[in-house]
Amino acid sequence: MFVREREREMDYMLQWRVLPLLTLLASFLFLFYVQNSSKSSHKECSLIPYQHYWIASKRIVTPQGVISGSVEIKEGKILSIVKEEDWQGKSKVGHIVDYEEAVVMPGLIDVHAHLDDPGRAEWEGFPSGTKAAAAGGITTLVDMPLNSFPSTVSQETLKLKIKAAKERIYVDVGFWGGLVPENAFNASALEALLNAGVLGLKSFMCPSGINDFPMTNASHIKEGLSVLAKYRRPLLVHAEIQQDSEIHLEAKDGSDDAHSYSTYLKTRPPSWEEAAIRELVAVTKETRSGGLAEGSHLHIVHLSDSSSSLELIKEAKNGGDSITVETCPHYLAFSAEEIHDGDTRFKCAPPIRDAANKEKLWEALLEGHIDMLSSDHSPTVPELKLLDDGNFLRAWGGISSLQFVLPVTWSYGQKYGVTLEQLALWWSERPAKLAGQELKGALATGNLADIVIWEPDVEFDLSDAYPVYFKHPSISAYMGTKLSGRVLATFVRGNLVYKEGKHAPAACGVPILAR
Ligand SMILES: NC(=O)NC(NC(N)=O)C(=O)[O-]
Ligand SMILES: [Zn+2]
Ligand SMILES: [Zn+2]
Repeated sequence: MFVREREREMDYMLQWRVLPLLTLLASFLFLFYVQNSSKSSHKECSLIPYQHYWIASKRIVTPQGVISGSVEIKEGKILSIVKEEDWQGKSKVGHIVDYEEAVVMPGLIDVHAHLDDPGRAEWEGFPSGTKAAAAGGITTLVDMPLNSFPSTVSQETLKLKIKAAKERIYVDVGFWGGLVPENAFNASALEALLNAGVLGLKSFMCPSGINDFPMTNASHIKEGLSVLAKYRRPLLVHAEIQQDSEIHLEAKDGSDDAHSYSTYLKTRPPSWEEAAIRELVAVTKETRSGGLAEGSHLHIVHLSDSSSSLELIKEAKNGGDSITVETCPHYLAFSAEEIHDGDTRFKCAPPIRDAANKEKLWEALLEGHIDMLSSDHSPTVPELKLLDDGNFLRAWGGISSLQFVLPVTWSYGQKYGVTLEQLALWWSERPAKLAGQELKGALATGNLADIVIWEPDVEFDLSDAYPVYFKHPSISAYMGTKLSGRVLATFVRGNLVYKEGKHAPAACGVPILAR
């Protein structure tokens, strides 16, 4: 009897006294482990150790104008922005990083970059591409669904992208999904891709040069827009339709010299862009209020033709269509007249056109008809750029520019009186809106602390000695030029990810998925 009672007592002790104590101890140990492991990984994410700090400068670019003052950052977000005149008497908790005369601007958002990972990481890759972005002041980029392998055209292939990006990205990265004939008429496949988190879709109206990314026609695009309407996400389109014009045939024929830039230029006349945009603006009427695709949005990527194509876009906008357009720094910096024969670094599609076209592109940008800028960083391996051979018709089309878009826009924009506010609008605010990133794109209280610090007046030569982080500097059309505007520091979600030639040890950018 006595023994049984003792056993029962022991059981009781074990059950109600020792076990809870053990559980409590285990929880403490677990918490200690989690806290410490996240602490040490945080250290690796940022080149400064502070969680709560201030960035001070005489030139902070806010949506209300350029101010002198300080931006308060706490746990990755902007807690407050204080003007210098209101600074006195304010209790300053946390460390102050004073950048003096350097410009503090929202980090750039590049909505058009090809990082080619997984599958063609020898062309670029997430680590090299995002290190270049960080060094150039880009805090978020949206990766194109093609040039990687496989192309991002399904829920499964998006998963491969996310896996490839894991712990390998130095800035935040979102993903566009591909609209291709295979999924365009399959609403449930498109919905699965959208549910998996792509920020929108992208399609081509001409051959993309990538086998598993075939082109779409206006019917595919219409279908895509009707699905996107429900999600209120955009469709981005490469707007060129092949016209079998005489000039085109002549060039293909071999009667012209494939090494001369003018031959290449003739193979893709402005009429290709115009034909595509004419079809697109017929479809975007449905994006108006009350239309079948109301809620969806069409975005034309890398516009080069500043004549008829642009007129069509202006008309569509005036009519109330939900449509925007981007151009790229290379169309604003270079003109056909300056491109030497055989210099295939300048080959891209649509092509860089003549100087008069360039002037009109600037005009359209300054007047607000072109909404934003993107890099269209589309590299390959030097062998496919055919730098030695110089055959424009066979070389890979695409410009490598990711790290330089800020100084390029600034340097070439000087002549047109480009302001810091305009840079923030074209490179941050409007791209954030296109990509559905409400907490990015502006220095405002409550937003994520994605910030670039740069010195507009500091010039540098892009010589071979210059530290370039994207994989193949030799194929970049900007090498050998002099630029103005040096990036000093880049913050992503409050982490100092880049500072004067040095990156944070760990890749702590996050994949951005729409929900
Ligand atoms: N497959 C590509 O990356 N093409 C790209 N090529 C360019 N722009 O020359 C593009 O964006 O169209
Ligand atoms: Zn394109
Ligand atoms: Zn592209």
